[in-house]
Amino acid sequence: MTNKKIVFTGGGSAGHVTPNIAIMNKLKAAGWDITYIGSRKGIEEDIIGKEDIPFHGISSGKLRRYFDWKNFSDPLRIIKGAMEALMILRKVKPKVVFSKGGFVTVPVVMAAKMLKIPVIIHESDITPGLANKIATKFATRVFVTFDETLNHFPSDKVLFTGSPIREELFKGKGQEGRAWLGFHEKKPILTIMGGSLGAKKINETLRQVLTQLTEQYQIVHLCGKGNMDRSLEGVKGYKQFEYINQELPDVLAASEFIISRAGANSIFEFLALRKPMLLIPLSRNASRGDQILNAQSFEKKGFAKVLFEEDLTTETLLTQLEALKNEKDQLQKNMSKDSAPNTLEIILKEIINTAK
Ligand SMILES: CC(=O)N[C@H]1[C@@H](OP(=O)(O)OP(=O)(O)OC[C@H]2O[C@@H](n3ccc(=O)[nH]c3=O)[C@H](O)[C@@H]2O)O[C@H](CO)[C@@H](O)[C@@H]1O
Repeated sequence: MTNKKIVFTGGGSAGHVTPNIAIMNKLKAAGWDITYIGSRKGIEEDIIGKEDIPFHGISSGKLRRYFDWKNFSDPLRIIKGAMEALMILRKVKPKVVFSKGGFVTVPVVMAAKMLKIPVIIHESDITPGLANKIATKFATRVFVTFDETLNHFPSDKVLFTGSPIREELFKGKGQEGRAWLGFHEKKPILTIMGGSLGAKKINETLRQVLTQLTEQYQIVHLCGKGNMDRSLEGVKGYKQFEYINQELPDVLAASEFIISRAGANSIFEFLALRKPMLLIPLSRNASRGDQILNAQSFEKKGFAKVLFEEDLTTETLLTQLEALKNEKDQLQKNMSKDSAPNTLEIILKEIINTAK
């Protein structure tokens, strides 16, 4: 193949970017020329900015199923985004467009379809998001993380690949993580990840019981942009960060327990690393309920414990954490029996075939 050019798109939250990084790293090593299209000033611009990959920001609009005055202006933004994407794709001339989801991807896949460039999309959650539902119409192939998702997409397009995980995550060193955090080995490390954008209620509840928690654990709190609590700076055994990048592998290697939202990518990373996890999925009030299904699937398979946001109080947080501690061995045993597909290899093969 002479033209090994590919365009990636995906954004709005890190869950629509980090799986792309896992795939892009493999393609880069195989000599592919990669370009990224994301929204201007989205989290993807920050993350891809650290990756040495050309990034093009386009205009993007949110698609909503509810009334909002922006419903009148956002379609115009999407059209503008499609025109911008069209210009970029015409210039780059990729063989394939790989789309990880998020609203910014809609104009990109529309533009690709207009230029007859094959589009592959990947859906991380059990049920498809609105952007991917629309994108499916323009896609050649649809990859899914959960086998439960197969029947949500046309059978001639869909393929179960599993979740693309960044290989660096498996190279973490606990000792380096502890050293970076300034933590010791005498107390276990508990990492709280409120999803890539943070989770207000989890942040608040955790901070209310911080004194009790730091008696037993050393806490890493990934609290999301704008959610740092400066009054807690210097609290012994507590470290908060908005978001961490290259330090994440070491921090996870050092972590004995995880409390997290149930974003699909994060939970598959914890599963791959065999981390006992307590999941607090985003509620139906704030989402389509995809995280609830993700969490229930993991609970059913014996990989995780689940605490619903509606039931989240300081008491339930502490009792469920205690239960997580008691069930640690069983959860890890169940996780070790999981045989994940060879996701990155499957995806690479499909990309190469599609590009032919
Ligand atoms: C509010 C919202 O819409 N959430 C959705 C979003 O979640 P979100 O963006 O939180 O996505 P995920 O939990 O799936 O993935 C987050 C990614 O960010 C990484 N990470 C996170 C924190 C950090 O400090 N450093 C870091 O690298 C994680 O390792 C992971 O790779 O996309 C997911 C995948 O479609 C969905 O399941 C979620 O419902």
